[in-house]
This record gives sequence, structure tokens and C-alpha cells, in this order.
Amino acid sequence: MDRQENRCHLQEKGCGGCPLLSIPYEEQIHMKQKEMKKLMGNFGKVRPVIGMEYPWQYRNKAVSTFAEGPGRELISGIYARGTHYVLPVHTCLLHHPRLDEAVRAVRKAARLCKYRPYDEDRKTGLLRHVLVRHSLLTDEVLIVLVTASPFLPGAKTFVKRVREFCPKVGTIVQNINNRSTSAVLGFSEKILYGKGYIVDELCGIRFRIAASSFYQINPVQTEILYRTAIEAAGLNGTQTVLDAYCGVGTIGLAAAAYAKSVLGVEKNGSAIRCAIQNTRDNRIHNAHFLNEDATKAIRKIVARGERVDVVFLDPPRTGSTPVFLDAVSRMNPEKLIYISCNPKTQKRDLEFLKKKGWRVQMIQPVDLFPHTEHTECIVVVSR
Ligand SMILES: C[S@@+](CC[C@H](N)C(=O)[O-])C[C@H]1O[C@@H](n2cnc3c(N)ncnc32)[C@H](O)[C@@H]1O
Repeated sequence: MDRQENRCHLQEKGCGGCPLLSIPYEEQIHMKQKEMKKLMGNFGKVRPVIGMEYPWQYRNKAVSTFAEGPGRELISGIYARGTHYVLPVHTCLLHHPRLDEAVRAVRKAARLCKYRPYDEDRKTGLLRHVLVRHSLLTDEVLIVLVTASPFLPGAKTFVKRVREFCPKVGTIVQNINNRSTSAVLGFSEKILYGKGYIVDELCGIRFRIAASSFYQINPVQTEILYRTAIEAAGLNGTQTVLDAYCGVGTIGLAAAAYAKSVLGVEKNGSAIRCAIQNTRDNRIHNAHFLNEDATKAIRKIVARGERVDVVFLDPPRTGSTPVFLDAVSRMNPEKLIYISCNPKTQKRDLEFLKKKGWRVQMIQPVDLFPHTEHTECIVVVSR
């Protein structure tokens, strides 16, 4: 690995995005292995962490926050560690280069349109953040411009300029966030240009990704994650599958070819609309999706006396709920495949399942987030 790549001027200025950057990647993997063994070792053998061949430029998503520069010019970047001061970011070692190109285009167009950054204290100005997503399949970029109020003066000129400066921009969405919050996105949005989503491919399946849908940020490692999880499920075409916390349907739709049927459950409405459309676009006839809280959905399934053979669950960082785990346990599937980006809450949930008589069969960490302290982990559980 090129040693030069381990140097970043942003880190010296206080960027907290890559806390492990100064450590060689092989050593990072070694540290993550030790960490996972310490955390999960009581459940059984922890397989070697699957690292990334080229652990750079892997991110398909970036968020840049607007602020005022020293000469009152519009700048954008990330908050310096532990502060509310925005560090200007022009390039990042972890971003796909198209993301930086798109953010530069937005900044340049916004300056030409004389847009001002939103000031949280004074409640003045317009622009809060820009979120960009890139598709490795089409090389297209989705731009989400987050504004504090709905009116975007000269929106047509803004769109024209952004497309001139970055021709790979496939769609531009305006998201309105007028709340006092650290959350990036607000609840309402309008499409300024294009279809409002981009299409990417994982495991041979095409996925629509809308502005507010969850989508894994490292597509190369995500393919490895999903293939490993689906293989570990041991599907042979006869099993019924539940994909809980399914996002745009990625795991369930990738597993559908090996299952009798798939039911996906997700509480984000726009993600579930994408999931339904993704089944149609990929001509998958044995998958269905439900827009509901996963805990409520599983309780209803169990109350109806129904059961599924295999459960994939991939909850948010907070993990699942005792009610969900209890209901799944009572439903008694052959296998649970628990995928998590937060092994601490995963461990808590596994301890709950252990008390109900479940046993861990496989622990497979996958490094989805090189140069950061985070690790994704697949755990297979059965009775
Ligand atoms: C870590 S993501 C996994 C998504 C998907 N499996 C994937 O790999 O792209 C967690 C998902 O759970 C959804 N979610 C969060 N809380 C939920 C709940 N209580 N019920 C159902 N879905 C929920 C989020 O919207 C998000 O899409």
C-alpha cells in the first residue's frame, strides 16, 4: 500500500472522520480482529475479519455542511472534531472521486446563485447541507440539497449550473429541514431535476436508491457481506425468508433466487416504495414488502400462527428490541442471520437469545469501514 495515501491534511486540521488513518491497514484489521474476539469470543470462534483489497475511495455517500468562510464566501465541509466549526473539504481519501466533484459543482453553482449558508444561531440563510450518493453501476450522482426553507430562488439556473459543472449528476432533490436538529435530512422534499433516485447493482440485482433511503456506504464490501450472509443461511429454494429492517430490499432480493418466498419489513416509507419497485424492475415474483415497524410486524405474524424458516435481521445501530427477539424466538425459525454495524448492541441481543436457548454457529466480521473504528458483523444463530 502506498504510504502517501495514509496522509491527510484534513486530519491535521481536526477532522475526526478517520481515527485509524495513521495505522497501516493490515494493522487496523489485526486490531479489529482482537476487538471482535474480546467482544464476541464468549459465543464461539470469531472468523478472520474480511478486509478490503483497496481500502480507499470506497464511500458512495458524502455529506457536506455549508458555512461562511473568512471572507464571507460560501464554503462547505465537515465539523472539526468536537466543535461547531466547519472545516472546508475539497477531497477526501475515502470518497469516490465523483462525490467530491459533485460537491464542488454544487458549491460553485450556489455561489453563482448567491445562496447564503444557514446560520443556526441567527436562523438566517438558506443552505444547510448537501448529501451526495454515487452509483458504481452507472457512475451517476444523486444530489440532495438541504435547505432551511422551501423557496429556492433561481432553482432552474442552479440546476443548469450544477449539471454543467458535473455532467454525471443524474438527479437533484431539494430536502427541506427547518428543525433545530443535528439530523441532516428533513421530512419534505421535492425533485428539482431527474427521477429523484439513482440505480446501483449489488449481487446482480439492481436497486433504486432515493434521497432518504438507507443504503450501505461501501458497495464493494457490501457484496461480500451479503454473499457471505446468504451462503451461511443455507437456502435451497424451499425456505420462507423474513428480511427484517430491509431498507430498499437489498438482502431479501439478493436471497430471493434461493428461497421459496421472501417478506421484507421496513418502517421508512420511501425505502419500502423503492423495495417494491426493485422487485418489479428485477422481475422477482416471490418477494413482498411491508411498510411497518419490525417489532409490530413480527408480533402480528406470530399472533396469526405463521412462521418463516430463515430470518435475516439488519437493525440500525441501536439493535433490535426484546419484543422482536422474543417473538422471533417463539416463531422458532431454522436460522437467524443477524447482521449489524454495531457489534455492541448485537452482543446484547445475542445474550438475550442465548437465554432463550439459541446458539451462535458462526461469527464473521467484515470491514465495511476502513480507517474508522467501526466493523460490520454477521452472526448465524440456531437452536
Ligand atoms: C442498517 S439498515 C439496513 C438496511 C438494509 N438491510 C441494507 O442492508 O441496506 C437498518 C434499516 O432499518 C430501518 N429501521 C429502523 N428502525 C426500524 C424499525 N423499528 N422497524 C423497521 N425498520 C426499521 C431503517 O430505516 C434502515 O433502513
